[in-house]
Amino acid sequence: MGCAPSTPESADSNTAANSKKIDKQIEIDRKNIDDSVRLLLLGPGESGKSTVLKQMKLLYNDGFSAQEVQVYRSAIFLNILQNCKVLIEAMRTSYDSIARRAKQKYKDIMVNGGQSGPVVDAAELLKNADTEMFGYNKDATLPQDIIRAIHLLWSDSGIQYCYKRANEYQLMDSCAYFMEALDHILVVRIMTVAVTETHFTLPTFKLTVYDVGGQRTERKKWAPYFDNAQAIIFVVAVGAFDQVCLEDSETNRLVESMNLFGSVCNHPLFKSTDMILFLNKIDILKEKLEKKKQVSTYFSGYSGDNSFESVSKYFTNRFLDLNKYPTSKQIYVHLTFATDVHTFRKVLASVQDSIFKNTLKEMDMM
Ligand SMILES: Nc1nc2c(ncn2[C@@H]2O[C@H](COP(=O)(O)OP(=O)(O)OP(=O)(O)O)[C@@H](O)[C@H]2O)c(=O)[nH]1
Ligand SMILES: [Mg+2]
Repeated sequence: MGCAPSTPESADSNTAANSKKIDKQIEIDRKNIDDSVRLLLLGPGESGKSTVLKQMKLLYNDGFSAQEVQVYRSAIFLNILQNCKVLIEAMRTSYDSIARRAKQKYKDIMVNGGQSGPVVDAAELLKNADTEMFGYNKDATLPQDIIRAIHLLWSDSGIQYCYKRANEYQLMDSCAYFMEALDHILVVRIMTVAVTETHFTLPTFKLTVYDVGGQRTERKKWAPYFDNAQAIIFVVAVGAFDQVCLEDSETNRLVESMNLFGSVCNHPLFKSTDMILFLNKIDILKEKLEKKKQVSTYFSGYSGDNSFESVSKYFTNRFLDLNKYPTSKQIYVHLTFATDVHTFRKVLASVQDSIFKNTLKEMDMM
């Protein structure tokens, strides 16, 4: 065969071509997740960002991280294909009564009986798809025609009807979840691991949460995520008002948090992006105040008493005062105890109501 050995030049051009291909794929994949609200979790180190994310996973009950998906990716593809086959089977033969009822209800149904069309073709393709190469620890990805077929099948009203009656046959509980998350699962491999990306499907919208590292050396990785962010939760450990930063053992942690918040809040890209500010670790703050730790020792401008109300109001105002665009952007402040599941659930519910309402309104208008 006329296969010439690769010269360094041709290796270079291959690498360049591959890199171009990857860039293009990233661009396509980015567009694919455009329909989800992108939320950044920002804040200095140890403020509680990852804890916030953990609580979101508990609350929404369906979050998965890029890393988790990476390990199970091919097994998930196998599940998806198996689910498709079960659904098709339920439509076609074994569960004739369901199929008949579905057929009565929907005209565009793809049940047996000589009907044809793209959904029937998709079902045919999926029914015959080879599943051998998929599974845990395997590397296979789904080919484009199969992906298209899955989307077509899942959007079919008859299949949806059939899915709703899944208690009448054997379908995996994860079926809808994986079907809806297919695009995310496909893009996950190319995502950077330094910033974790977690996907949620909420009742009214999809949410992608980016959790960054907060230590100074990690912050240079934040900027690329600013461009496409629609919502920001900034987390500060307010209970650390008497501590210095790990990075230099000198700067007060809350002063560092204020400086960082100021630079994010007034970033040109966020002039009109509402922000949520979690003044977190209030349990620690309360404990310190009870032990008569004086805030004025660390913040000479503070002249109030040692009550939690007075201190938290002071810190809230210090952060709010940093906003240079108060007319175009709103800061929603919450006093939080992120490790406490009970109280934090309520905070997350109200966060969802406030900022996402605005974000969704904007997206709807686009
Ligand atoms: N007491 C208390 N501890 C908390 C609270 N929130 C988070 N923590 C703890 O604080 C520590 C740091 O929390 P993380 O969520 O890892 O902090 P992070 O902001 O993700 O830190 P980096 O990833 O380094 O930027 C963990 O041990 C948490 O369990 C809180 O409200 N109260
Ligand atoms: Mg973290």
